[in-house]
Amino acid sequence: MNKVPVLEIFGPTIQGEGMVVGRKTMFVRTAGCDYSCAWCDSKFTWDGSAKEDINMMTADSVFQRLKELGDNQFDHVTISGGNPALLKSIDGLIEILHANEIEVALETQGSRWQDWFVKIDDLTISPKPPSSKMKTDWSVLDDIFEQLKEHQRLNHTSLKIVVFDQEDLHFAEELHQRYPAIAFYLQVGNEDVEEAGTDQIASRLLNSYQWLIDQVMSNGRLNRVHVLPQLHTLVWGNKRGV
Ligand SMILES: C[S@@+](CC[C@H](N)C(=O)[O-])C[C@H]1O[C@@H](n2cnc3c(N)ncnc32)[C@H](O)[C@@H]1O
Ligand SMILES: Nc1nc2[nH]cc(C(=O)O)c2c(=O)[nH]1
Ligand code: SF4
Ligand SMILES: [Mg+2]
Repeated sequence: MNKVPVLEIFGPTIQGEGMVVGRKTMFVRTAGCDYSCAWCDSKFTWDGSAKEDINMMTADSVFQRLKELGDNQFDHVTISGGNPALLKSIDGLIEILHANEIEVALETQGSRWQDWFVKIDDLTISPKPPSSKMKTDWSVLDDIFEQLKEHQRLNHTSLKIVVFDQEDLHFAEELHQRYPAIAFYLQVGNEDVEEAGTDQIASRLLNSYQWLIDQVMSNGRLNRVHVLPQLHTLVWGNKRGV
């Protein structure tokens, strides 16, 4: 099976998170996840609620749809999910995008390796902190960074940790200490992914951002790090497809 289960294709928009925040990009969101994070902002990718909307697409048809939406107004595509790392078939999509001089970013949690990781231009690994209720398999994560290092891909890779509380910060410290060479991003957790209306959400998230900044500024174990909110939630709140 070389088709990709796709739930959303959208853009151009800005990359709202992490290592290339602000970058003009398109998004391809795949269906299915091996995790079920307590605070997942994309639950519809794995909780069955959008089952009917899953499109089994060839790499060609994904590229066609991207061109329909973005025409010549993009040169960067972010693949997210769900967990796209569950899918061998992403390889073909990366090939087509690169053949058309389009850069490719990936969002994944670091629970699975795929050989095509070494082709990703902006690879974000986002292990989940205690507040998510998920458990990191450290041997899998070690192996991922081992392989990326072997293939000299560490300069294309970042870690991004969502932080809701002190325990999460502690988890982030542990990660940063374990992989000190990897570009490190701390991201504000959005604790209400259902809330409607943009202004209220933005003001709540800016308060959380201020809290996270304060925490990191006074923490000697988190120095070579970046602290960011989700830019797209500040602009568009919990809206889907932006
Ligand atoms: C929806 S996930 C999909 C990719 C992959 N499954 C992962 O978790 O990395 C994309 C990014 O959104 C982050 N995220 C999910 N829910 C969030 C929330 N409520 N607040 C802040 N970030 C969140 C994840 O941690 C991840 O970095
Ligand atoms: N604008 C925007 N930026 C994002 N960065 C990561 C996203 C994701 O859901 O993976 C995302 C998203 O859904 N929209
Ligand atoms: S790993 Fe990502 S998509 Fe899966 S449940 Fe967690 S945040 Fe959601
Ligand atoms: Mg998102």
